[in-house]
Amino acid sequence: MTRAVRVRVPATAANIGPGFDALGLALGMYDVVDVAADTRTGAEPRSPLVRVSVAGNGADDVPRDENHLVARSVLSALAEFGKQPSMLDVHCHNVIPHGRGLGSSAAAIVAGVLAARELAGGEITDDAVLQLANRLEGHPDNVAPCLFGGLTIAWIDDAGMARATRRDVHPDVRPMVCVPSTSLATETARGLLPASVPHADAVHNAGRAALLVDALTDRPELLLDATEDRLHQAYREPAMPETLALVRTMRRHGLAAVVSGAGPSVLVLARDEDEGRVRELGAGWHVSTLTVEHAGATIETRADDMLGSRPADTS
Ligand SMILES: Nc1ncnc2c1ncn2[C@@H]1O[C@H](COP(=O)(O)OP(=O)(O)OP(=O)(O)O)[C@@H](O)[C@H]1O
Ligand SMILES: N[C@@H](CCO)C(=O)O
Repeated sequence: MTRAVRVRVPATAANIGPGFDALGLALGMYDVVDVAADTRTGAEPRSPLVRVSVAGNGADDVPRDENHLVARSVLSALAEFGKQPSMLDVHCHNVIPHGRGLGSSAAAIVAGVLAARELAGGEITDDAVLQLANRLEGHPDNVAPCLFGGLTIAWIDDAGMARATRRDVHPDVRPMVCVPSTSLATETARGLLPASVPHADAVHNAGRAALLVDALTDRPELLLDATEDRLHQAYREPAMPETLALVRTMRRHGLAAVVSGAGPSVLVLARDEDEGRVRELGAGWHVSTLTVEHAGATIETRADDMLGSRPADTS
């Protein structure tokens, strides 16, 4: 019998300025993914084993087979959880733009791993989900807020395990994003980073990252100082000069603007009264006012509610 599940996963902004590979914020922008699988032992395999359909962002660019990131994540997770599917159907309704610094790959991975947990039906902890999602993504700062919502501080412990802690964000913080029409692969942006940085820059970022947690949770008036970075944004400027120019312009106007994730989108930690100015300065960009997503990824329809059904088309 086929079991099916629907998962809703939020966009995320990693780094938030000084918190490179550690801090992340969950945003109120979502992909919805339907996954159906038959994981019975000895079930007759269907042909093809994996079917993928995609509506929305990235629909023309992603593979439609087992190489699709959601399908790949479901298959890895089911294997990890001791299950072998005889068929897998994935339908994605994508809203998060790809390669823009808004955590699209983390959202796809988290959707796949959470769907697999639901389909596997066992006692699999959030910690196990975080480990697997981190392994698939390569760093934890997007997958942690995608899973847990709010502001997350993620790190890798001495045993190599991904860990994360979550904080609520101050209600006055209004995240806005300015999204360009061009994309930048995270891999390319990571390739621009130096192997070592001046000690003074490391000291600067350590202090600002600590301040940023305080500013985002309790003291939003400190956000401009708290979002200063010296470890990654300027090094990546050659790959996204317009992004760095917009960040600098916004900051000159007193707005706490940073490169979102690996770019090229700009994240502004605004207040309601800043919205007009951000839209004015971001003319020519796709500007959205978002909310902070507090709960993180959610299972919208559980496997047992959809037993035997095909996933619904959300397009
Ligand atoms: N929903 C999805 N379905 C399938 N593949 C996806 C999906 N989302 C992202 N991808 C894959 O991941 C790539 C984008 O990942 P990348 O890490 O470069 O950017 P990002 O995750 O959007 O941004 P960032 O990591 O900076 O926040 C896409 O080009 C595509 O190959
Ligand atoms: N911390 C990551 C986030 C993007 O996935 C980076 O900036 O490379």
